[in-house]
Amino acid sequence: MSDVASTPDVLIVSNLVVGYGDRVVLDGVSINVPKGGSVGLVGESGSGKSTFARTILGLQKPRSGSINIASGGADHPVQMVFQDPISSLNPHRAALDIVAEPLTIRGEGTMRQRRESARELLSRVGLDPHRFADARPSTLSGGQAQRVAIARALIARPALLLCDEPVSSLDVSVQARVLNLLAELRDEIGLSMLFISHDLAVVRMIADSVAVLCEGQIVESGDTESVISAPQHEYTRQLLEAAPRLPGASRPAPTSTLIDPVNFSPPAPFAGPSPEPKDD
Ligand SMILES: Nc1ncnc2c1ncn2[C@@H]1O[C@H](COP(=O)(O)OP(=O)(O)OP(=O)(O)O)[C@@H](O)[C@H]1O
Repeated sequence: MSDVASTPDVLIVSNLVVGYGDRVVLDGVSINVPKGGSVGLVGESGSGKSTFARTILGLQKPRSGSINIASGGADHPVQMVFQDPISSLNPHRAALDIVAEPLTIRGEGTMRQRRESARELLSRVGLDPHRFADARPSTLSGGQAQRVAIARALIARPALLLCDEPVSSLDVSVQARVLNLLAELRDEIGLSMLFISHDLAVVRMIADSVAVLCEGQIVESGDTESVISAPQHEYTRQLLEAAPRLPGASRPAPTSTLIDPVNFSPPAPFAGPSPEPKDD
């Protein structure tokens, strides 16, 4: 992995090949994330999405290809938001300490400064610090826990936020609120994001461009609305059919607007009726 600070892209992945044993799972994957841009990586279960995320994080060694990250000076240029928010948080720590932890590990600032930064981040992700600073993960709803996880990921000012199915374990109405938060962060702080999901409807809400991963290969990529309105590959068409409530292609591109939780089209796994929670 090397630094590409001189390019406008925050992440450049070229011809990545990753395998387990004698099996190749990612076969020549290339993807770029522009600074301040949000890119979706979509594919069905088993297509290699999590392997891709693990490889970007350095947890899986590629057989060949390159991963270049413009770190912007960050010690940990890539921060991750996981699918299951509750289990991704330390159950023994209070929310404020969880959010402050990346700064604590780096020894950045005084404890008071770190806690102040964590308080600001909690507010920024929509959690009142007076109410949530001392909360343990087990007392949080899924949406609240995912907000804590997003705050923790952002406090160290990463060059890239890597989200692996960040809303697929959440209730439908909560999904829209968390997606709205990510869209706000993208627009307001110029967050660069790689958003991994099996669901094109969700990716459409957040990603400017999308790459479609099928059995370890990118079969189609481009501007999200163009890919959705005129899919070139049969696999993309199948993914679109698997997302029956995808808003009509004639609807204005929603990627730069906030998501309406009422008209939000939930992904297929949560298609059934569910009570509207009063809170995340
Ligand atoms: N540690 C491993 N050892 C061997 N094979 C693995 C390992 N991890 C994943 N695989 C295989 O690699 C392929 C891609 O898995 P991966 O988890 O990357 O897909 P995915 O698109 O993230 O799927 P899902 O959405 O179900 O998590 C699958 O066939 C999987 O069985």
